[in-house]
Amino acid sequence: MKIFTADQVRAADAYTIEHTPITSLRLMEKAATQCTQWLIGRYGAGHSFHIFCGAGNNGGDGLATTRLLQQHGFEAKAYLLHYTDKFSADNRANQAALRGGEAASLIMLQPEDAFPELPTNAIIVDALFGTGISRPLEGLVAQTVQHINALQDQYPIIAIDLPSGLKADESSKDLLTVEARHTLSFEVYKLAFVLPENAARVGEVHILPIGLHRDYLTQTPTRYQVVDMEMIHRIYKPRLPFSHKGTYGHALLIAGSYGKIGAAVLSAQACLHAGVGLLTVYVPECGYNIIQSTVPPAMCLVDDGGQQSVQFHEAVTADGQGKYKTVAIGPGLGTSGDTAKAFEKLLQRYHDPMVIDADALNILGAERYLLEQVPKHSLLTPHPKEFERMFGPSGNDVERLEKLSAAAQQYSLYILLKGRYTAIATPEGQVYFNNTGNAGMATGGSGDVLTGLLAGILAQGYSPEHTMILGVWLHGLAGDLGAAAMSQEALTASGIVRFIGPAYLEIAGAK
Ligand SMILES: NC(=O)C1=CN([C@@H]2O[C@H](COP(=O)(O)OP(=O)(O)OC[C@H]3O[C@@H](n4cnc5c(N)ncnc54)[C@H](OP(=O)(O)O)[C@@H]3O)[C@@H](O)[C@H]2O)[C@H](O)CC1
Ligand SMILES: [K+]
Repeated sequence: MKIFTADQVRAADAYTIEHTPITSLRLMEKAATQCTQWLIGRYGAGHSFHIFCGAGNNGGDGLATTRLLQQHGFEAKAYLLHYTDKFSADNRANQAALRGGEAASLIMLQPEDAFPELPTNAIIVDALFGTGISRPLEGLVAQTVQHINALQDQYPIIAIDLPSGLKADESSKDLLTVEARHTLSFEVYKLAFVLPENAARVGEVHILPIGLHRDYLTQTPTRYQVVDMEMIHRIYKPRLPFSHKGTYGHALLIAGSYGKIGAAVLSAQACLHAGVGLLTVYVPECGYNIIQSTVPPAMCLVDDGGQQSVQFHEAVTADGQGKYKTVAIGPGLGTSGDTAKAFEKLLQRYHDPMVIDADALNILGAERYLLEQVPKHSLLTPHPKEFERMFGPSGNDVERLEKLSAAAQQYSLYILLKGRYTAIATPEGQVYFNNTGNAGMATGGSGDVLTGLLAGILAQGYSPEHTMILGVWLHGLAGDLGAAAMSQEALTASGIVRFIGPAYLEIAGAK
């Protein structure tokens, strides 16, 4: 699903109005109808709705939603903030339509008025500002937003289109905005929804269709996209009936050190569950028995280093044309000087895309010149701290995203940045956001599982870009299925591995 800028949303609006027999007032009615249905479906009987409206079209959505809720027999009141007399035309039309109904249901809030008393069954709806926000909130609107936020533990707060005050395409880090539990937005995602700094502001996001013109939606190029099932279906390739293990590649996983062989085990298990044809795990001496006994389908190569691997570059032939389709390196590897030297030599020998994670990223962070030597189109999987070590700190999430995308383009790499919506930056400047996964996955070893999954998918012949998208998506879905079966709290990295299979079945089942 595409992420549109506020300008693109406005253009989609205008295109739809121009190319279909629909007026802007009718489009607002569709938006309000969707919001009404969502609110009734979610909260239903026994609740009263209190809708705070601004002077623009977001306020218009709120006014129309108030009227529609009443038509469905619900108690609903609109509080129209009188901070200006510059109401939009569709806002005025909806004021008039609401005045035609119950007289007491449209209340003008003046700057000197106290914040209204709300009953215990209240649901607060925020329809103050949407994409038209042009400056920080002040005066009556700022006071109202502060009041609303102070009530967030008492009443659910539902924002229409955007939590008021939030900018759709830029960082709002230090701005006052509504802090919603749910945000009901229309047709497409906005960048603000996927930024970690906005998590407490947007809550859960629900995208509601309002009939914007398909041609505009499909033909408009966007820099950002949210991965959805449609994209996963286009990527996923079912296995061929006449295939054999050679068809699905041979992966070499270089991982583990004394006390961290578990990281190699988890990565190896995930790589096998991803569907790799053959797997060789390269570990220091102390890992040999563990790998052989816990991951029987994998072969094992042993380093002379004893507690930390220091010669793994020799596992690939000097010309890099060895038997391994894919090399993944990093989980639990350690960062000693000899390990770092071996990593440098590996980069000189192996020229196909690799999967680079954890300690291998830390080595890159310490020896930045090595970034130039990483094979083009390799997959890097840092969490925010590892990212910062490699590319420096950022003032806000949008700045970090720019940095991510610039690095992916500069070094021709696929770099992801882990988070609630993991961002995947491509060498072409695109950024994909992943929407699967949950807080139960914030647990040791979860990243090692992702590394193994990516290696297993890449070895099967998927392109690096498709590997990133499919791997991150499967990893999150496995976590979601695992959490549904055993709770977020009890989910472990091994639990994520167990649900890689069911996650694949969801793709195949929905196809
Ligand atoms: N295609 C769609 O998605 C549809 C969206 N709809 C809804 O329309 C809004 C956008 O409506 P718009 O009128 O463009 O903008 P807003 O309602 O968000 O606000 C505009 C008014 O607010 C004033 N403004 C801006 N910032 C402030 C501020 N800090 N304090 C006070 N007033 C402010 C602005 O005044 P200016 O002086 O800047 O001109 C405007 O008066 C979208 O979000 C959806 O909810 C349609 O209903 C259906 C299609
Ligand atoms: K709003």
